[in-house]
Amino acid sequence: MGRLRSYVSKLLICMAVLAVKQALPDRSFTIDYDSNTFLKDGQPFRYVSGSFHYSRVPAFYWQDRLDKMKMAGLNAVQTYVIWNFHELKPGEFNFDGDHDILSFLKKANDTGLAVILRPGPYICGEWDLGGLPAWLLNIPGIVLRSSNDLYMAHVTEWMNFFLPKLRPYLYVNGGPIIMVQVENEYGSYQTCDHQYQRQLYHLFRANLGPDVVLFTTDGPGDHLLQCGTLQDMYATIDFGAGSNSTGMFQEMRKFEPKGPLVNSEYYTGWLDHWEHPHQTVKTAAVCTSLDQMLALGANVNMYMFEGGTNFGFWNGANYPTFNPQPTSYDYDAPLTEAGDPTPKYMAIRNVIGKYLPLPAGPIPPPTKKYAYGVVEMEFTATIYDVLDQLCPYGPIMTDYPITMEAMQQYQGFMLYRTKLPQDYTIANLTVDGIRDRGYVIIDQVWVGTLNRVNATTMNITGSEGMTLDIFVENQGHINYGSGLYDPKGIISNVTLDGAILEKWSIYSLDLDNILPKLQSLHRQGKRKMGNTVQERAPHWRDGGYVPSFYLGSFPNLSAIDPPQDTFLKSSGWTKGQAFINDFNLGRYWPRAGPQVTLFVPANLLRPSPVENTVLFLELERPPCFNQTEACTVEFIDRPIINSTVAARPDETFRDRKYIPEGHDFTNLKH
Ligand SMILES: CCCCNC(=S)N1C[C@H](O)[C@@H](O)[C@@H](O)[C@H]1CO
Repeated sequence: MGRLRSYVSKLLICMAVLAVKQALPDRSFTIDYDSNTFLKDGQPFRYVSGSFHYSRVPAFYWQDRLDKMKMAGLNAVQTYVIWNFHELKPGEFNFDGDHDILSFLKKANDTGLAVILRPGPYICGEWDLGGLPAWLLNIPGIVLRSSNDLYMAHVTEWMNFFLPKLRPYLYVNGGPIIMVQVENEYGSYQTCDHQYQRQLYHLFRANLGPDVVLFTTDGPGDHLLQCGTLQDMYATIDFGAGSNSTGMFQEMRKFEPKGPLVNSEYYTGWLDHWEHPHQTVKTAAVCTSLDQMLALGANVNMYMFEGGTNFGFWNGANYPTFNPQPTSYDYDAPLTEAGDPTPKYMAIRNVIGKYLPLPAGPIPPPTKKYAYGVVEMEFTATIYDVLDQLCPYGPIMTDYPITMEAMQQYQGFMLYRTKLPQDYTIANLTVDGIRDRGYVIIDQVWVGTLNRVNATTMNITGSEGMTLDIFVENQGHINYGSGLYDPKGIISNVTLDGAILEKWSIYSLDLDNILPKLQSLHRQGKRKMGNTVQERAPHWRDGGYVPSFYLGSFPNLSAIDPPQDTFLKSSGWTKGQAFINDFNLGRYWPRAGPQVTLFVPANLLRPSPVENTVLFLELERPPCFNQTEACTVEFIDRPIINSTVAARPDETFRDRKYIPEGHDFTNLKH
C-alpha cells in the first residue's frame, strides 16, 4: 500500500508541473545553425526591426511611435540603453518619466514588438560621449572601452546594478527582449581588447542568464570583425542602402558560417552636423536594398526608424575635425523627428508587406501641429546679472584652469575668470585647449569668440586689473572614434603674449533652476526700466553683448485645447540654448544651419490659463541688437532642418575689432 501511495503522489507532482508548464508555454529564442534562422518558441522567426531610442522621444509619445512601427509591419524594435541618461552624475540614478526604460519595454511588449536591446556600455549613437558618463573622464589613468581596471570597475558596478532590472523583460521570462548586444561596433575602435569583450560577456551572462542570445555588431570588414567579434556572441554586421547585400553578408559568413543573416543597422538616412547640409537617403535606394535583404531571408534592423531629438545638451560630436551634431535627430528616417509617417515609411511598409503580414487597420495619423505664432522675446538679464543664481556656491579658485569634469560638471557652460596682470595695448590671447567654444569678455564686454576648430587665439586690449572672462560652451562630447576621450572646459593653460595666466576663479553654471529668478527680474525690469527692449538692454549701448537671457510668454493656449506639437523657429538669432517652461529643449544655431526650428512636443506645453514661457540663452547676437529689428521667435507648424549652411558662421565675428567703450587704451604701454 505504501508503494502505491508513493507512486500516486509522484504522479500527482509530475501532473502539477506539467500543468504549470502548459500554463506558461515554453518560451525560447534561439539560433538554429542548421536552418540558418532564429527560432522563437521552436518556430523559425525572422525579425524586421526599427531603431527607436527612448531617450530621444518624450514618454508621452512612446506608444504613438511604437504603434506606427507596428503598423509599418515591424515585429521588433531596437534600442540602446544610454548609461549617462540614467547616471549623469556618479551615483545619482534616474529611471523616471522620460528615463523610465522599463516602462518603454512594457509598452513594446504590449504592442506585440520584440525588443533587441543594446546596453553598451558604449553605444555611439550621435549621443554625448557615446552614452558613457562624462565623469569617467575625471578618473586619472582610465582607458575607455578596454579591460582597464579603472574603467571596468565602473562598468561592472553599473551593469550589476542595471542588468538585473531587465530579467523580467527577457523573452524566456515573459518579456519582449529576444537579443542583447554587447558593446557597439567594437571592431571600429583602436583598443581591440578581447579581454574586455570577454569580461563584458561574463558580466552579461552573470546577470542575464544562459538563455538570451548575446550578439555583436560591426561594419562588414575583416579587421572590423576580427576586433569586434568574440566566440559565444553571435557576430552581426551593419551597412546602408546601395550596398551589395549578398556581398556584405559574405563578409558576415566568414565569421558566422552558419546561422541567420543579420543587418543590425540598416541606415534609412544619416546623421547631421551643425554647419553641414542636412543628410538624406533616397527612398528608392532604401527600399531596393531592404527588398534584397528580406528576399535573402535576412533579419534587418532599420537604423533609425524613429530618430527623435537630442534634447538638452545630449548631442554628441564627430572627430578629427570637431563636428557636433544638432538638436534634431530626424535622420531622414521613415518616421520624422515629430513621429509623422513619411513617403519613405509607406514605401518601406509596402516592401515589408511582401514578406510579413501587415497588421489590419489604419496607420496612426501624424500628430496635430499648431502654429502658435510670434512671441516677443524681451531681454531679461545678462549672465552677470544672475551669476549668483547660476553659480550659487560661488567659484572654485585655482592657479590654472581645470576641466569641466574636474569641476564635477558634465554638460553646458562654465565661466573661467582671471585678472589682467598688466596693461596691454595689443596682446595675443591663446587657449589651445578651448573645449569647445569660448566667449572672451573683458570687464563684461564681449571682445571675441574662440573655438577649438580654427580660433584658439585672438588679440585683446586691456589694462591691469581688468577682469578677463572666458565663457565656455561644451558643445557635446565626441561619441565616435579615437577622440572619445574629450574632456571639456579649458584643458590647457591660457597665455597672453606667451605668459601663462594664473589665479583663476572658475564658475560652474547650473541652468536648471534659473527660470524663477529670471521671471522675477523680468517683472522688475518692466517696472524699473521701461518696456522697450532698448531701454532695458544697457549692455548693447557700448556695442558689445554678452551671453544673455531673453524671456517670452507663450500666446494664450486656449486657441486650441489640448496643446499641440509645434516648431520653434529661431531665425534671426545666432546661437544658444532654448527652454520651454522648465524643459531644456536643446541648442539652436540658425546662423550655422542646417537646423532652424526646434521640435516642441505638445506635452511640454501647459493648457490655459497657465502661462507658458520660452527662454533663450543667446550666446552671441540677438535679432534686436541693432535696435531696428524686434527680438521675437515664431512657433510654426512644420520643421525647417535643411536650411543652407554658413561657410563658417564664426568668421563674421571672429576678427571683430572692438575696443570696449569707456576704457582709454591710447596711453597704454605694450
Ligand atoms: C561619421 C562617423 C559615424 C560613425 N557612426 C556610425 S557609422 N554608426 C554606427 C553606430 O553603431 C551607430 O550608433 C550610429 O552612430 C551610426 C551612425 O548614425
